[in-house]
Amino acid sequence: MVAGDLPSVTLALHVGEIVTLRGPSGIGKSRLLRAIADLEPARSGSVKLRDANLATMPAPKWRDRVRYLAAEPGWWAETPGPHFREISAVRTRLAALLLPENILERPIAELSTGERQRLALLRGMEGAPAVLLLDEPTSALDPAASDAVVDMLRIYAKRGGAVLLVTHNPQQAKLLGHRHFHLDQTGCHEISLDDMVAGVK
Ligand SMILES: Nc1ncnc2c1ncn2[C@@H]1O[C@H](COP(=O)(O)OP(=O)(O)OP(=O)(O)O)[C@@H](O)[C@H]1O
Repeated sequence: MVAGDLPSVTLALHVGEIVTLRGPSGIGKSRLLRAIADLEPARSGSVKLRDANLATMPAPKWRDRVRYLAAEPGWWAETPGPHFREISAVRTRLAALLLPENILERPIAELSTGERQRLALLRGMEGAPAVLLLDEPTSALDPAASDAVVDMLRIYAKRGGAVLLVTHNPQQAKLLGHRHFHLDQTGCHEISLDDMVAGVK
């Protein structure tokens, strides 16, 4: 597909797979993820999910199955609680992300960036979407919280979810990724684990 002025990209994501994506700042990684999630138009090409096609599926249904999580997601209510569909299920997952029990009732404005980032991940994972498109989901986290996110994503993938993960952190990409891609002006290229860790294009 070609989104906006981005390079042409061909990428297949398999069930249970975590694929990492890196590339220079501003090259269009976020826009690519947004285009896959039907949040901005692609200039050409197609996006498919099993037998379904982005072009023919109603956008809300597509976005429910192919979930995009921005690096800094927006919140519309004063506290996190109203953003979740099944609050009791969410409560049982807080500890796994090292979040305090009362966090769903606290004002969002008083939460740290890292707390909001982990809550956003829980939001994105509600209802077990088929695909998660994650834009630097641990950028604001300390190592312990980051490890907790990594563990949760591993479990999600093991249960059949697929993840496309933008990360600038080679160690995290190594820990999580089954395959690795580099996006630059010439397109989206699969790279080896060694090249990914070494920062080679
Ligand atoms: N809605 C938009 N309309 C037009 N241009 C946009 C829009 N959103 C982003 N851009 C531009 O498109 C380019 C790609 O942006 P994008 O956020 O996808 O980059 P990125 O690779 O994710 O960068 P980073 O690693 O810094 O997050 C940038 O030049 C950006 O300014």
